[in-house]
Amino acid sequence: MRGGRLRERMAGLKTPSKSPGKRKNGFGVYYEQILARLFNRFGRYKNHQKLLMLGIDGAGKTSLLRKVKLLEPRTQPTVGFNLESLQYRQQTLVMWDVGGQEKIRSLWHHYFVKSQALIFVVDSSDPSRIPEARKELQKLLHETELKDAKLLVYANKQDVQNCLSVSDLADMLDLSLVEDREWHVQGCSASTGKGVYEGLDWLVEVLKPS
Ligand SMILES: Nc1nc2c(ncn2[C@@H]2O[C@H](COP(=O)(O)OP(=O)(O)OP(=O)(O)O)[C@@H](O)[C@H]2O)c(=O)[nH]1
Ligand SMILES: [Mg+2]
Repeated sequence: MRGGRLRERMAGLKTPSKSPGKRKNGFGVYYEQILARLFNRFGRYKNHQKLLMLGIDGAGKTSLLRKVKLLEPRTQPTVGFNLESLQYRQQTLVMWDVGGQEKIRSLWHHYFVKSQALIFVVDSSDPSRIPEARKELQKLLHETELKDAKLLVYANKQDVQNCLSVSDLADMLDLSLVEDREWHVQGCSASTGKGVYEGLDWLVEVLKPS
């Protein structure tokens, strides 16, 4: 693989060039894991905060990432990951957005290492999938590698009429039972941008070196 393409892929700037056939048989996903590991070890971002964004498929993770970076929305499901860095309030934030389809959730653990924060994204407009999101969040909160990670929950898609309120969503996710770490739930919309930076404000405050 040529260095240029590797760098572009690591920066999340290009969709992978592997054919869909290869992706389906798992090779593409394996290739993504190697990239993730390489980047974790030799990444060019020094003294940064690693923010790991997870959540079930369709929650709006990629849309949020692209909103934060002021990129055009792109709506295809993520197979593998996207990666973006940004300077925000004197901190370098490196945001990892990992695909949430059920068949690739077993690969999430490859991305846990050295995550200072877990950003868990939930679709507030789809109450039928909250139990599934809660189950995935509970599993993540039991992961040893994530035990020191702060938790930011984005209650996304607040622009959709009749969506769940932030407090109802927090109840449905059992967030009041989370006692082992600092957490915050932030209503937001990746479509309008409302609430997105408020969530990051909370994160940079709790991640500030003391
Ligand atoms: N109305 C509305 N739609 C949104 C919002 N955020 C995302 N969407 C839509 O929800 C769909 C899924 O968004 P994605 O960002 O691809 O979701 P994802 O979490 O990255 O999904 P995976 O990559 O499959 O894990 C897309 O059609 C988006 O346009 C939002 O805040 N409001
Ligand atoms: Mg995505």
